[in-house]
Amino acid sequence: MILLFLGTLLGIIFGPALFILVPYIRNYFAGAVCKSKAKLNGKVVLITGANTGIGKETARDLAKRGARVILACRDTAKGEVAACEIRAETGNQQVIMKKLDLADTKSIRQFAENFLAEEKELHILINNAGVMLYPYAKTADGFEMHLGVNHLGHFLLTFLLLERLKQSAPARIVNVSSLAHLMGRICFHDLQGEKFYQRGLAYCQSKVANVHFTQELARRLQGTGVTVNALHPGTVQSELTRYSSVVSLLWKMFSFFLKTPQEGAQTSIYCAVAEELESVTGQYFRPESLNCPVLGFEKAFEQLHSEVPLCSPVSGTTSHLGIG
Ligand SMILES: NC(=O)c1ccc[n+]([C@@H]2O[C@H](COP(=O)([O-])OP(=O)(O)OC[C@H]3O[C@@H](n4cnc5c(N)ncnc54)[C@H](O)[C@@H]3O)[C@@H](O)[C@H]2O)c1
Repeated sequence: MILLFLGTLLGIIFGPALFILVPYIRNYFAGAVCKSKAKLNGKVVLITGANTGIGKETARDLAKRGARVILACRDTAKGEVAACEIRAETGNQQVIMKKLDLADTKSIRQFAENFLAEEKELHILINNAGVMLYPYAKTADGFEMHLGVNHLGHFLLTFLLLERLKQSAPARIVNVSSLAHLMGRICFHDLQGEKFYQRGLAYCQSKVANVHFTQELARRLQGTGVTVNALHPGTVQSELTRYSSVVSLLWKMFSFFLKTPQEGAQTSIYCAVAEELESVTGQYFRPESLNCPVLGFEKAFEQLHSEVPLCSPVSGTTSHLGIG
């Protein structure tokens, strides 16, 4: 009886306060917002995996800024729906969908050939597409799916479009990675996961590869006017968890604490357009989460490059892989 009374009393006192605080708590998880007002008229942008999630919201934002935006999508029907929606909303008729399957190097080569024939410039390449927690499978060319799509597919695409980026300089390459790379390492003894396969680790390995690729490419592109940066978008409500019903359920249960795709796109947008990043290259960004409108913390993006230890596994998780 006393407990019930106390519970009711606490509810009456703190209930309204919680209700008032909800938008502020939500805002805390939303993270940083790209404040750049940069216009992209006359610029050509290519975004992979742009029919859903972070890629679609990035495309929407860059289309609003006036860019010609090419949505490179595996599923052409869904891609066309996304392109139509963005054209209608932004009034930008230069939003175009093209077929690209990163799990098939023939598709990547065909895409690049068409792109180079049709587009004379490329100013921003956003390597965004990705798969996570994929049951063991190989791409058309026999690569483990996470490594094949998340890393090797983008590696080949970038390589094929590199000269066009250099000709269009200043140009930017933005690689959407993940902080999951902190739990991964490149497993050279079993790169394809044939001896041991764990979906989570395969995803982490592909994201480590994204970061290494970014750093080495930045080094090789010094002086060309083409920059390349990697990023972690935050934890975002999206279809990324589609291959695991358990993680999908958890994602739904905790969706209040996750960024919306629009919030999750902010770091990609920032890396693509922010004026202060014009000559910044080889860096790794993530959205700052300490972001409280009540206390007025500045919303910003952190550069993590110097703090990110590459290839350092969480202790114990990769010992079975036999790598010292
Ligand atoms: N959602 C998160 O919490 C989160 C966290 C860290 C990093 N990321 C990264 O953000 C990126 C975007 O993910 P998202 O959350 O928007 O997920 P999403 O599933 O909504 O989007 C991924 C996109 O990639 C496309 N794709 C998958 N396989 C492809 C293939 N073979 N060829 C071409 N396109 C393909 C999908 O069709 C989809 O459009 C991914 O690289 C992901 O690893 C997401």
